[in-house]
Amino acid sequence: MAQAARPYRSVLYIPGSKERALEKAKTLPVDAIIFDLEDAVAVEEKVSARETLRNALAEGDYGSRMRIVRINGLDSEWGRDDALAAASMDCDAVLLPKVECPEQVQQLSELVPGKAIWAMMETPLGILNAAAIAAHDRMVGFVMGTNDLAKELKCRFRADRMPMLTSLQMCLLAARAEGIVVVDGVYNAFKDEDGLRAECEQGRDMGFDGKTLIHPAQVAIANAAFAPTEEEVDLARRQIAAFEEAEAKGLGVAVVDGRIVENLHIVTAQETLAKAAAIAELEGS
Ligand SMILES: CC(C)(COP(=O)(O)OP(=O)(O)OC[C@H]1O[C@@H](n2cnc3c(N)ncnc32)[C@H](O)[C@@H]1OP(=O)(O)O)[C@@H](O)C(=O)NCCC(=O)NCCSC(=O)C[C@H](O)C(=O)O
Ligand SMILES: [Mg+2]
Repeated sequence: MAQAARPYRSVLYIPGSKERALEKAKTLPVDAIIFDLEDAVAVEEKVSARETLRNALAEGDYGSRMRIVRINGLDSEWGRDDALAAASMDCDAVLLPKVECPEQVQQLSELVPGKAIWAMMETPLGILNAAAIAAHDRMVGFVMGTNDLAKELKCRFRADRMPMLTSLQMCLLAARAEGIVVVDGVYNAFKDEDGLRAECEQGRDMGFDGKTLIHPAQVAIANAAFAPTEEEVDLARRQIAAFEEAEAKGLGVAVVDGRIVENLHIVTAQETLAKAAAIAELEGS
């Protein structure tokens, strides 16, 4: 599947130490999994989690789900060994937490040759350096770490997320400028479906590719929120058809449902159709 169209609607964290959850994930309709060695793993299990995770990944069975391993920070006592272990794991990418500058990405890239690199964006300095971090040639995706970010900003959690909108948008700008993936932070109240749906819809409207999740109960809501609706697919098809008809008549503009359609809208319409096709392919596989 083309990387550009690959869906990242639902990106589920799984503690690398929890065998039952590692097993359960093989049955969940998630687009990507973050196998965590960082915050979800207790200090006493940091070392053993590496082997638990290596074995789970070696067994395979994660299908077409993107497999991302989140290591501990390279300045921690586990980070370097996590990175060296991840380098030989059967995974698609390595996720570095609390990235603050491109030099940290470079340091990781030398430990995990050939692996794609993702960055947790979750500190004030990291957010301020988002453009330079996104521009690193091994950088493939950003994950918003909204819990750490709230802690560092000393802001409150609000339903409208007003205190962190600037940070979210700076990372979106950086990611879009470099053409990398960007997924939104987690919604901690995992039993609150309405709250999660509202936050997914906000993230989708802002431009995020999907949402990071902490519990299986959150998957269906994120998958629905970040997929094009039937109406959007229908509109995209009609826009393309109308524009082709207009072009055949030598016109540069078509009108659909009372709104103008120009070349640039066709790019968005084609992206909508490509995303819908990629989701159908993923769900059919
Ligand atoms: C939040 C949880 C601790 C709840 O766990 P639990 O009480 O076991 O939930 P359930 O009994 O409802 O579980 C039902 C079944 O689902 C499986 N399960 C639960 N969670 C997951 C999961 N994340 N992935 C896969 N499977 C999962 C259970 O094993 C049960 O299975 P079964 O018995 O076979 O039916 C728990 O959900 C959890 O630990 N979640 C992950 C927490 C986590 O990863 N936190 C770190 C990431 S958040 C973060 O750090 C973001 C960022 O850095 C920031 O700063 O914001
Ligand atoms: Mg964090």
